[in-house]
Amino acid sequence: MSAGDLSGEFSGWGARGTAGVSFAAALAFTGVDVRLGGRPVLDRFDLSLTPGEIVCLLGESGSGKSTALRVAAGIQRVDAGEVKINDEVVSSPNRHVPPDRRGIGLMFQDFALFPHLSVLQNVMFGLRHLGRAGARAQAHAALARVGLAGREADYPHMLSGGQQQRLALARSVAPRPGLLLLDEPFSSLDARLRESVRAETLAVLRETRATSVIVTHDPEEAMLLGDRVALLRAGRIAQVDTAAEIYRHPVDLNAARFFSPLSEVETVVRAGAAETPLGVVPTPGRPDGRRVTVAIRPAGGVELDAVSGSVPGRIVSKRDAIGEDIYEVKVEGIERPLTVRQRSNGALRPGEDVFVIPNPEHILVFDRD
Ligand SMILES: Nc1ncnc2c1ncn2[C@@H]1O[C@H](COP(=O)(O)OP(=O)(O)OP(=O)(O)O)[C@@H](O)[C@H]1O
Repeated sequence: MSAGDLSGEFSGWGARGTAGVSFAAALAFTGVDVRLGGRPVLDRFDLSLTPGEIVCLLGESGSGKSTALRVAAGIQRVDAGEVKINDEVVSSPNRHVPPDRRGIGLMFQDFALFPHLSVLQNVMFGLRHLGRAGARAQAHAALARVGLAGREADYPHMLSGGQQQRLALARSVAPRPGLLLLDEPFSSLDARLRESVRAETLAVLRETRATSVIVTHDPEEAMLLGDRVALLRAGRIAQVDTAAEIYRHPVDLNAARFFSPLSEVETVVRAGAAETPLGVVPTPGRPDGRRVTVAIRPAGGVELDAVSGSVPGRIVSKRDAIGEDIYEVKVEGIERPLTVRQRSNGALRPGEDVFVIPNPEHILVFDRD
């Protein structure tokens, strides 16, 4: 690919603030069950979004993220519970409003563009209710906003992956839906493109003001895009909150592991604290004898100091990351070496003895039973 093509991918978006504005809708799932192939896929699933909110559905493969989105879209029926858009029940075991009557915009991982329609016709397809002239004007505006002005007569196969993503975005926002449902909208883009496309897509979503649900399995993406993040596990919400709050106060060890790798020490509470080889960690409210896991984050959980400290350790290995180093440090009494990320420091080398200084703010304690 030439340098010219590359800059087109990164900087070709239209002026910010020019996307059409929608009337944002409220969305609420209450006690939704879905069974597929005899297995529960959504299990008493509850989630509410306020108008204009962006919520990311985050979870491991198979946790039910896409199914929740398909239920909201009306592509998947529910076995129990209900879904409301604004004040209208759109899904329940007795009622099913079809997708085209829900006022939603959809965007899928593979973009699902119509191959036999031109770029302009792809966007006009969802605007037939406006009449030909109105649809044409609105489609042109949406294409300009995503930087595809001038490509109207092309067909999807003539566009790059990044441009197809933009076309899919233009097609989903052009009808000004109150609710946008996006299923892994960036996963088919390579890492080089993903970051800029994410930022531009977020700008478009904010401009349209549509309530948005974004499915992702990437915690960083969820933290960047979502006003709140809903963590799914086995068809149920394990935790829903702002990304910062979930990161600071994960509901359990599995939730914490989802957001960063951890060094884990299993121990027991004695006199209001968990004893670890790194020192005691306060565990207010936990009774003596409670079995706990103390989890230490690589970034910030401990700091290495060549000169002073009370807990000795030995650097086993060191890797360079951008602006920081990643160390593996062996501490007496902890089975696996601790992983530590911190600012580059030439004085710390493999084989050196160091001191390990714990930082309670980045050390988490979870019950084991
Ligand atoms: N039509 C179906 N029949 C039987 N099982 C299904 C069907 N569709 C999905 N499932 C199962 O339901 C579970 C949840 O699927 P879903 O696609 O919602 O998960 P997901 O969290 O979006 O996963 P991924 O990140 O892999 O897309 C999976 O175990 C899947 O195998």
